[in-house]
Amino acid sequence: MKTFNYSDLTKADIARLVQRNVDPANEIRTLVEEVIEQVKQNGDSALIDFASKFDKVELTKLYLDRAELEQIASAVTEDQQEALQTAYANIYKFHKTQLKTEDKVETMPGVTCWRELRAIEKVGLYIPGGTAVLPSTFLMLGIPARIAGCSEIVVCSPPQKNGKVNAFIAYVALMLGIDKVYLVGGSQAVAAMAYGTETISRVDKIFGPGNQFVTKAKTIIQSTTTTAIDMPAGPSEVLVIADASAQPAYVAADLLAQAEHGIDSQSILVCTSQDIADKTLAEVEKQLSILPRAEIAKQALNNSYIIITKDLDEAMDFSNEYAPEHLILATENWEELTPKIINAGSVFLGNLTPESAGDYASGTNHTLPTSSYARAYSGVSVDSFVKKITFQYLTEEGIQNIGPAVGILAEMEGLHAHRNAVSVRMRPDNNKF
Ligand SMILES: NC(=O)c1ccc[n+]([C@@H]2O[C@H](COP(=O)([O-])OP(=O)(O)OC[C@H]3O[C@@H](n4cnc5c(N)ncnc54)[C@H](O)[C@@H]3O)[C@@H](O)[C@H]2O)c1
Ligand SMILES: N[C@H](CO)Cc1c[nH]c[nH+]1
Ligand SMILES: [Zn+2]
Repeated sequence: MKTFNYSDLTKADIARLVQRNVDPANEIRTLVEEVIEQVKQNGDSALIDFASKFDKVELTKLYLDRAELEQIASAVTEDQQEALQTAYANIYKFHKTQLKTEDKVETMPGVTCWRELRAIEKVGLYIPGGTAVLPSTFLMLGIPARIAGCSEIVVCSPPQKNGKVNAFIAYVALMLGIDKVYLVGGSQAVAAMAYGTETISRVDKIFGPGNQFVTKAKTIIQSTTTTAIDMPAGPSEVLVIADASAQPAYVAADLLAQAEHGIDSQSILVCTSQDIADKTLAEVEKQLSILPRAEIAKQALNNSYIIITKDLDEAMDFSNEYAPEHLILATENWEELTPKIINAGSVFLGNLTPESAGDYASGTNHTLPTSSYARAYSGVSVDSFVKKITFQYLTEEGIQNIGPAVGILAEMEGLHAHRNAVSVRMRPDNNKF
């Protein structure tokens, strides 16, 4: 990991450092556009071809039904079931509180406004399964979809080498009451859910993280179809701010936890002394030597770096510019720093809060904006699965009260039909138009 002194960096250097997963020659875009076009033209047969090309699996059927899921899920041990149930319970508890009924507001006598939630009917969940299969992501998407009350939930996940999904994905499907899982991964899954194929229904919104192909496909279909997306949730990243109170072994473990996701993951350490950086790097080397996914993590660390700042305020400035998916405050007085956080997907406070807790089971959602999109997007929540429809109701008193202002405003814009729509309802003595 390269080390930079914050005080030596120009604005342009910082702008370069906070950029990630850029596609300068548009290679990923070109490939993904071609995949989307093929799926649009050829539907299921394109999906079977892409499974062969990208996943190296010859599929005879594009989905697993309930009986097959039950059979596959039977391999999940009791300990594993318990761990999945703990995660389910905590994620459910945290997300359930997000469904709130809002109060009606009388903005002036006789004029009442309010919002009501309605679930998005058809949603598509993408569960990554390339370098690692992520049943935890299935919980993170399926639980809020169920709480919101979405009526149709389409689930796509890459086929494993045996042409199935693994036992944990099957088990989570059953926990969520989902009877079908489509064996489709990558950008072709996003295209299938956006356009629909012979077997896969088109959905109104696609959710879920994925690699650069998946994320590019989501951003393309968002601008070319009427299917919405949750957010760009691409390769994982973490930024750890560490002061002298941080434990190098913990910081190193947190950096490696995100680095092992994929070679395009990024782990950033922002610390207040060279000593913290040196001790953390020594721990990284030590821990790498026993990690099964060390080769992936090493490559991710090659894209990663360390910034040394003079104090925690500078560290916060850099973090807000970087807008990390995950921010860990490995500092003694984290309470003083939280008000200074402007951009971050999810935040982990103090030395005893590993990011892995949020990845799996604390209750918060792990589907989060990456590549600096945390400047504008939030992570997935129940809100992501609902629309908030506004309502208004005017009584006789209400139309008389609001009418003059609406009439004048409509005149200001030269929109006379708008003015008439209020004036026809107003008492003649109150109607000045
Ligand atoms: N931001 C978040 O909230 C979040 C959460 C979980 C995981 N993630 C990230 O999700 C990603 C998962 O990536 P993954 O690769 O393991 O699984 P994935 O399911 O996203 O991608 C696998 C699919 O990519 C396609 N693919 C692979 N190589 C290709 C190529 N050369 N051309 C076209 N398509 C190709 C294949 O169809 C394959 O099925 C990781 O980067 C991880 O860090 C992010
Ligand atoms: N860290 C990932 C989000 O970037 C989520 C995850 C799933 N499993 C393990 N981690
Ligand atoms: Zn993770």
